[in-house]
Amino acid sequence: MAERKFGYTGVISVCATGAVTPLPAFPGRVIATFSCSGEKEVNLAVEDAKAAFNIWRQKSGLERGRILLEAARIIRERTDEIATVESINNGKSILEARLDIDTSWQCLEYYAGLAGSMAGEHIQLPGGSFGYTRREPLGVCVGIGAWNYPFQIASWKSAPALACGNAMVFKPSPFTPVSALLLAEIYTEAGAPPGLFNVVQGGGATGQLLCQHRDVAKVSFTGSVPTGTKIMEVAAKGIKPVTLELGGKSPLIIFADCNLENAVKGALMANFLTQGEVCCNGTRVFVQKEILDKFTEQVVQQTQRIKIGDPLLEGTRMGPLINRPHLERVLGFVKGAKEQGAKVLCGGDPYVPEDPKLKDGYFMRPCVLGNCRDDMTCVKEEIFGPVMSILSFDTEAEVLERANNTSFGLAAGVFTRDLQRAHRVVAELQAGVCFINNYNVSPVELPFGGYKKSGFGRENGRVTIEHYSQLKTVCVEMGDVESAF
Ligand SMILES: NC(=O)c1ccc[n+]([C@@H]2O[C@H](COP(=O)([O-])OP(=O)(O)OC[C@H]3O[C@@H](n4cnc5c(N)ncnc54)[C@H](O)[C@@H]3O)[C@@H](O)[C@H]2O)c1
Ligand SMILES: C[N+](C)(C)CCCC=O
Repeated sequence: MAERKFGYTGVISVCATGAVTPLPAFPGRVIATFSCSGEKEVNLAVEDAKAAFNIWRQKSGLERGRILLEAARIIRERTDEIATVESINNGKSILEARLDIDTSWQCLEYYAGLAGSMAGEHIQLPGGSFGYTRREPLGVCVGIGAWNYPFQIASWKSAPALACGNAMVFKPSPFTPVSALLLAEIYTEAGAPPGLFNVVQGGGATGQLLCQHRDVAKVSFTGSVPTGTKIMEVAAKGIKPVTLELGGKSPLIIFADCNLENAVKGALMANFLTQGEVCCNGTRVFVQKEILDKFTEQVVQQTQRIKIGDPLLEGTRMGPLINRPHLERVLGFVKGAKEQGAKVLCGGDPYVPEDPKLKDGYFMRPCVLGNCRDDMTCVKEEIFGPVMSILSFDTEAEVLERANNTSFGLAAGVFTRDLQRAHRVVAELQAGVCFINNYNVSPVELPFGGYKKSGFGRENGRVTIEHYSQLKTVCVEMGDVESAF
C-alpha cells in the first residue's frame, strides 16, 4: 500500500474495492492511499470485465438503457455528495463540481436513450438473397483519464461504451483517484454485472499494461499529447482503435461588433473554469483593435473579482491548482511571459488565503497578460492554468490565419453580432469544437473532440456510437451456390 499526495484538500481513504471515506480538509495533505495496480491486478480487472461483458453483450439495447437510466438517476440523486468528493479530489469549486456531475448523469441519460435504437440495416440482393448488418460491441474497452474532470471523464467514456454493449476498465489519473470509484459503485447498484465498469489505480506503468493487454479491444484516452503519442504507439502494435482527447491552445476571437458584456463573460468562461486547467480553454484571446482597451479593462476588472479560496465554500469561484509542481510550472509560464515582453495586467502570483488552514494550498491569482505576440511561449504552449493571453488584430483574414497557426485544434470561439461573419469564421477555423457567442458550454448531445494534434475520435453525441461498436455484415444466399470451379 503506497501513500502518496494527491490534490489539495483533505484526506480520503480509498481502496481498490471502492470504499471512500472523506476526512477533514487540509491543503497539501495526503487525500488518498491505494495500491497501484500491477500486471496481476490489471489481468484480474480485464478478466472480470470480460466475464461481465459476456453477460452484458447479450442484453438488448433497451435492457442496457434501463440500467444506465437507473445509474443516471442515482448520480443525480447523489449530486451534492459526489460533487463534494470531486471538489476534494481535484480542488475545483463546489459550484463547478456540481455542474460536472450534471453533465455526467446527463451523458448516461443520453446514451440510455440511444441504446434501444441501435440497429443494423437490411439490404436486398438479387434473386431474393439479402444481407444485413449487426452493430456489435468491441469487447473490453479501456478508459484512461486526466485529472481535471475526473468524474465527468469517467462518465463520458463509460456511458457510450456500456450503451453499445462493451465493458470498460477505467484508470483515473493518480492525482485524482477517488471519484471514479463512486461511479463503479453506482453502476453495480443500478444493476450492471459486477466488473462491467472496473477501476484500476496507478500511473503511466499501469496505463501501459492496460493498453497492451491482448484482451483489450479499444483505448479511449484523455490527457496530454506526449502520452497520447505513446498510447497510439502501443495500440498500433495490437491494432486497437483509439480515441484521443488531447490538449489545446484554442483561439477566442472577439470582433468589435460583439456584445461586449457577453464577450467579457465568455473570455472568463474560456479561461478560468477549474483553475484554468481545461483542455479546450480559449487562452489566445484575439481582440479587434477598436475595442482592445475597453475589453481589456473589463476583463481585468472581472478577473480581479474572482473569489479564490476553499473550494467547498459556496461563494468560492476558484480553488487551488492540482499540485505544487503544476502550480510552479504555471507560475513559470507567467515569469517567462514577462521576460518575453508581455505585461501582467493582473494576478499571476501565488495566493495565500486568509484562512490559516489553507496557507499551504496551491493557489494562484488568475492572470491576464497584455502586450502579447504570437511568437511568445505563453501564446504557443498549453499552460493548463489560469493565464489568459490577450492579442490584438485588425482584419478577419489576418485573425483567421493567426488563429489557425498552431499544431493544436481542439476548440475555438467567436464573438460577433454579424451572423454571416460568425458562420464564415467558424467554417474556416481548424478546430473540432467551435463556439459562437459563448464558450465552454458542453451539452452532451453535441460531439466533443479535436482536430490536428488535439486528437481524434469523439465523445458525446450520436457519432460516439461509431467509436464503441463495429459492424458485422451477414450475407444470406437464398438460391444455390454458383461456383467458379
Ligand atoms: N481533449 C480533452 O478532452 C482533454 C480533457 C482533459 C485534459 N486534457 C489534456 O490532458 C492534459 C492534462 O492531463 P494529465 O496531466 O493528466 O495528462 P497525462 O497525459 O500526463 O496523463 C493522463 C493519463 O494518462 C496516464 N498515463 C501516463 N502515461 C501513460 C502511458 N504511457 N500509457 C498509458 N497511460 C498513461 C496517466 O496516469 C493519466 O491517467 C492536458 O494536456 C489537457 O489538455 C484533454
Ligand atoms: C466541460 N468542459 C468545460 C467543456 C471541459 C471538457 C473537458 C476538458 O478538459
